[in-house]
Amino acid sequence: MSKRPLKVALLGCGVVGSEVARLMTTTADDLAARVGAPLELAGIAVRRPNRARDLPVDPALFTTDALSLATRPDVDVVIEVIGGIEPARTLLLAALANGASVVTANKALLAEDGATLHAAAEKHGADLYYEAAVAGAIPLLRPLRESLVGDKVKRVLGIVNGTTNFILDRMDSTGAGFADALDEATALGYAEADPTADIEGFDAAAKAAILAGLAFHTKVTAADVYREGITEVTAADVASAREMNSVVKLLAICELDPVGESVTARVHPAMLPRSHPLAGVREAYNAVFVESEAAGRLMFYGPGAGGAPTASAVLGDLVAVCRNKVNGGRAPAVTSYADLRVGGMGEARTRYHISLDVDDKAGVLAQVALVFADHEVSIQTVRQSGRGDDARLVIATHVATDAALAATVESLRALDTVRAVASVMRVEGE
Ligand SMILES: NC(=O)c1ccc[n+]([C@@H]2O[C@H](COP(=O)([O-])OP(=O)(O)OC[C@H]3O[C@@H](n4cnc5c(N)ncnc54)[C@H](O)[C@@H]3O)[C@@H](O)[C@H]2O)c1
Ligand SMILES: N[C@@H](CCO)C(=O)O
Ligand code: NA
Repeated sequence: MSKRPLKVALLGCGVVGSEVARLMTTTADDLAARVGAPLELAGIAVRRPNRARDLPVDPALFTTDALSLATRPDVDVVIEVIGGIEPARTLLLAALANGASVVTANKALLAEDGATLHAAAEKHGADLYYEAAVAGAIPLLRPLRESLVGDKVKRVLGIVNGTTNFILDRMDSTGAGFADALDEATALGYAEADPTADIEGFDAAAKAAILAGLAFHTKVTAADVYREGITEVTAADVASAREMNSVVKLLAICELDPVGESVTARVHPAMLPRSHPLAGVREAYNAVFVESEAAGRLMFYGPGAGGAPTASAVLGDLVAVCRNKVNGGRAPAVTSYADLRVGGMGEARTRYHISLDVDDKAGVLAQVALVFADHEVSIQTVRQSGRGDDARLVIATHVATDAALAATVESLRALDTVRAVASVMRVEGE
């Protein structure tokens, strides 16, 4: 192999970065053969260079000066696995301005300001790849960016957060409440010390923004994504889903409206029938359905997190951008040419499952049914359980806009005969 080595700067050496450094070193010969040139670690930016690390790399590579490393004239590729908005954005924009290609796992940054990074990559003729940012090891962004680019994607529906899927799976299989299931996720190392980004849905919302942007060729940021986490999901909600032969999952849903003029992106807990393939996604696994016009339904499944799986996605991107360096040229630009309107949650079309504690007397059902009719929400099934003070109506609706369904719930709350709205859960899947 006569090609000059390609120099790679690694920014961050935590859970993902240390696996990237390890694999780059231990699989160097294979990577070189696949790229067509050897890859050389130019440096590793860390916060504490003298920390003991069990890694097969030269300790002289560690530096605290991430900016100097990212902009070194001999660096061909910068891998960013620090996370967060700053200093990651400044470092990557500086690297791109220097002509270096970028590989990042940073969903938060891509979802907040991906357009600026893509524009910088375009301007400076560099590559920007981020397969690890969504659903870890699962090849999902490259299929959307490349394999499905000739098709028309209509919907992306999936479980893109492992921590919350683990918690909901435990609640379903053991009957545990949210707090106990979170404790177990923390003890097993799935949940981080501060689990807010996962349990409040921020992590999944960032991923939904990235997926919607690629699927619909439209700029979608995290702020455009409706977000509800799982902290309000109770053991009773999960039990009531179980009674309906359903499970509760935290879903990310990105949809094109039926006439193809606008898109919505949302993250919230929803009931799914147990027969749905996503219902069988257990523990901390991720899975995503992509529905497109010509291909139909595709499902992507696998480990969505963890050092080694995420490093697999990073290395796949690394080989891709290095091949482009060796062969000349770059990946086709990611553009937002379609520029579709991004609608709010009220426009999203979904179904509700509503449990009401009601007075058990004549005319109540008619009164409740009238509220649904007033909002043009069609009822699919109604079931009454209990009597007297324990009377409960369990209502499943047909599809309607979230605005109409939410307004229905508000009107139900206002009825004298409705003592409490015991639970409201969206329903997805056929
Ligand atoms: N861990 C996963 O399973 C996973 C999966 C997919 C994507 N990601 C993404 O990968 C990225 C890294 O995640 P992680 O789990 O490895 O996090 P981590 O916290 O383990 O590692 C980040 C490292 O960056 C270091 N760092 C912070 N500021 C720095 C700076 N200015 N210069 C140099 N180093 C700095 C920290 O000291 C830390 O060691 C994040 O964007 C995350 O969202 C992680
Ligand atoms: N915290 C994330 C890591 C992967 O992005 C999860 O639980 O899925
Ligand atoms: Na991925």
